[in-house]
Amino acid sequence: MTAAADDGSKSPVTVQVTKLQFTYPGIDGAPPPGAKPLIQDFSLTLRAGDRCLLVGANGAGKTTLLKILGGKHMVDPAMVRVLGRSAFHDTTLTSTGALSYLGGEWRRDVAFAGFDVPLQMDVAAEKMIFGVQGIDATRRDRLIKVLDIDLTWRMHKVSDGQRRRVQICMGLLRPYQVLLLDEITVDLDVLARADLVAFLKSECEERGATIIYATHIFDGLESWPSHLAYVAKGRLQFAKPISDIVDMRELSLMRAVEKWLRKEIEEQRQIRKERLANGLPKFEEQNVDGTRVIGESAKVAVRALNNGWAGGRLHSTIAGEDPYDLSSNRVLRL
Ligand SMILES: Nc1ncnc2c1ncn2[C@@H]1O[C@H](COP(=O)(O)OP(=O)(O)OP(=O)(O)O)[C@@H](O)[C@H]1O
Repeated sequence: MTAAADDGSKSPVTVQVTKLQFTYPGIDGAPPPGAKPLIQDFSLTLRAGDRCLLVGANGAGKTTLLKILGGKHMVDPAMVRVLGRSAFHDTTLTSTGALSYLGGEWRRDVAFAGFDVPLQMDVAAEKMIFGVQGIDATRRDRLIKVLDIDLTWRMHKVSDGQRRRVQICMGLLRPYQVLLLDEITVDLDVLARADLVAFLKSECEERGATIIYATHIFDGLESWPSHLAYVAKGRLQFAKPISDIVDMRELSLMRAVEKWLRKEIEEQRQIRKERLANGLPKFEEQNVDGTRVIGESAKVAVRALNNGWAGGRLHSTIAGEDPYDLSSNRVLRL
């Protein structure tokens, strides 16, 4: 597998993000004119064997970043290289299993428009797990053991945590080289979580996999990461080996993250105070974020709200209800 250019002295570079900039598209598929990028000037380099914890407040951009790395959003190929290739453009990265993304709930699309429901069909865990072709039997057995899966489980009858175990097992069956995890352990009990986290660490140590794991749950993760990346408002604050993070020498992982988030909140409060003092609205106007003005006259301008109909979730607006005037449903009916 070709990795990115390297200095030869360390493990090969597996993930290279260079000055990444990203804006969610509006309903027409293009970034709304004037929209401020959600992710700006973001650079990150990880190597084979690195285990990077991705931390940040709600809405900081962690999921967005993982989805970009997982090839789910198109960006300039030079900005994101995974195993030396463009995550979005080189579909063999995911089709071969070299790059694996595991996140959110296990859902399937229903009918149209990305309207999705949790996967709950009447099928046995065994059928799902053994239905994946070309899997090494030893690896599969190890995962079934690590996740303590009962192969007779019927997917429509099991608990959320049990369903999640099957999802994780299927996501890890192929021996990925880069794994992106977006808060996948919320439903797991303490034991399942501890065993999974230990398994993931061994994957990096034994076969040089690279893992990026976004989470708010730091229990049992104290000695897991080799690196930590802290994101605030779409900007990388730092990405360093744990041993280089001064706060981590004095504080637990949770306390260190808490300290950074508190500082961030204080800074935001200060900015709002200054805005008010300068006669500006407390919060920056968001009207270009996900909306665009259609129509020439400002008086009759209609803002088309991206309700996700074109590219994701469907949040319908009923006529007469707020924010119907802002909804693309209104535009569609004009
Ligand atoms: N499809 C979308 N269209 C427009 N904006 C979006 C979309 N998805 C997310 N956002 C916005 O992007 C920002 C970052 O969201 P993201 O889900 O990446 O954050 P996060 O750090 O993963 O948050 P959390 O910790 O809550 O999961 C948020 O302000 C969110 O509203």
